[in-house]
Amino acid sequence: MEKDADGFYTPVEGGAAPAAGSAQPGPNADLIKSTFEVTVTLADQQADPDSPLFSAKTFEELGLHQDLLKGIYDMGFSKPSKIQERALPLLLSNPPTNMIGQSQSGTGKTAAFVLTMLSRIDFTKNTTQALCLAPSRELARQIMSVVVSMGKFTAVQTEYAIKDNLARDSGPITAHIVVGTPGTMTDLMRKRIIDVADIKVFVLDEADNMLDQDGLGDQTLRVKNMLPRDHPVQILLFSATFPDHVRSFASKFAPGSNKIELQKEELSVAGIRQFYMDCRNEEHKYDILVRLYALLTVGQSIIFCQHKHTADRISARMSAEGHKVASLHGAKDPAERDAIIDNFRDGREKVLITTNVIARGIDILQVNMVVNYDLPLMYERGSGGGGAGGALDKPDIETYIHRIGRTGRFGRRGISINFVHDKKTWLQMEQIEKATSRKIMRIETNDVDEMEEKMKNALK
Ligand SMILES: Nc1ncnc2c1ncn2[C@@H]1O[C@H](COP(=O)(O)OP(=O)(O)OP(=O)(O)O)[C@@H](O)[C@H]1O
Repeated sequence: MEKDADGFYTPVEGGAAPAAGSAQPGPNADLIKSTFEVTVTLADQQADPDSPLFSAKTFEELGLHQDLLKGIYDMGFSKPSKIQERALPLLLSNPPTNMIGQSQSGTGKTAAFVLTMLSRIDFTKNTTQALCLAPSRELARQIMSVVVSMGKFTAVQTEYAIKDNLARDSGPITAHIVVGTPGTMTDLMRKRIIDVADIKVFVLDEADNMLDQDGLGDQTLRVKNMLPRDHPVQILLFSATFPDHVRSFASKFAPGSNKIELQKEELSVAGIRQFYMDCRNEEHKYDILVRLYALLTVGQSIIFCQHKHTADRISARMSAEGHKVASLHGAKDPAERDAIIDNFRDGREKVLITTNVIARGIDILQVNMVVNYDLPLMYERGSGGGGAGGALDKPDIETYIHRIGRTGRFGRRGISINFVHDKKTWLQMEQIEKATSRKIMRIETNDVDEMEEKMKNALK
């Protein structure tokens, strides 16, 4: 095997073993472009065929196993969403074909890849057959809950590859599906606690983030390079965003993929109404947030800050002033992180102040408001994102799209509010508006009634 410039191992010429992930492009490789237009059936004439939730098909027509259909209906799903309808026939066809699947936040990508993993497991074998990686432990835990619910009527065995989950002396993992974060997954594979021999499916959720060379790219590649090479592994990459700089890398990572792509102007969900508030300075941002508190707690809200210390500072200050808020970021220990997100998920906490750690994937339907206390910024290459230094003046459009996508899930209404407090942040917001082709409306900061009225109307 030789490693190329991008770090991929490729078989040397004449080598007998196919590379991991060399699932051949099936006859369907270009089908998706030609089947993009769905037919509107009589019963759905009221439905908007362009909606990412609209589907002309039923789950039965997608060729899923009876036990999985039971799981799906048990979860309360009645019809596939557009990404599920379009992706599943391609994902389930044989020979298995890689997939790069893009659709807007909250449109049901998880079910598409979870159903694929579950469909490909041979339940007569107690071996690991599918791996799924996500960028945060919170998202890995959420994906696992979908695996468990959808697989409720199957014999699926599952295990986590997240920090502090396994005892040091735990034996080999024999679970069919392992879901985790790349660092721990690498560790378990290196120590041969996970036996890779029977792995057939490898999924990256939030794939653009997982492949980004400035983020988790190296670790993800390490996992991929440990996959078996004596049989094809179906590689599935899913995200709401695939910026240009990772697209070609993604195509190489998942060669011969079927591709489902969004146009640039379709990236964010139309049901999320976007606002901004003019603040005078940093201190004024805090005052406005406190004034918003009554509205923040009508449903549930997530407040995004650039730094962990800002999240901690705001939450400590608000708590001291009698408001009930929680803060969550990567510097907290794993058990505490689990307790905080579980409390928020169950509605025991209404306001979560956080960093980009939960900007992606987290699905909590009651969240109806997202506040960008600080706008998301790009980081210098090599600074690793999230650190204290290295932030550039450029907004991070992808992170913005994911952050606001924590509300407005699966056709629900939601609102997002950006705090802008100087020329720089104003210009950054303008760039976001342009890049996402969505209008961001002003809310008067001094008029609480107008603020309340606009927000209530947006959520109607
Ligand atoms: N066919 C369906 N019918 C009803 N609800 C569904 C269906 N598919 C998914 N959902 C629900 O929609 C919500 C969003 O799904 P999911 O979290 O998979 O979105 P996503 O596309 O992965 O979003 P993101 O890009 O933010 O990760 C979940 O609560 C899920 O249970």
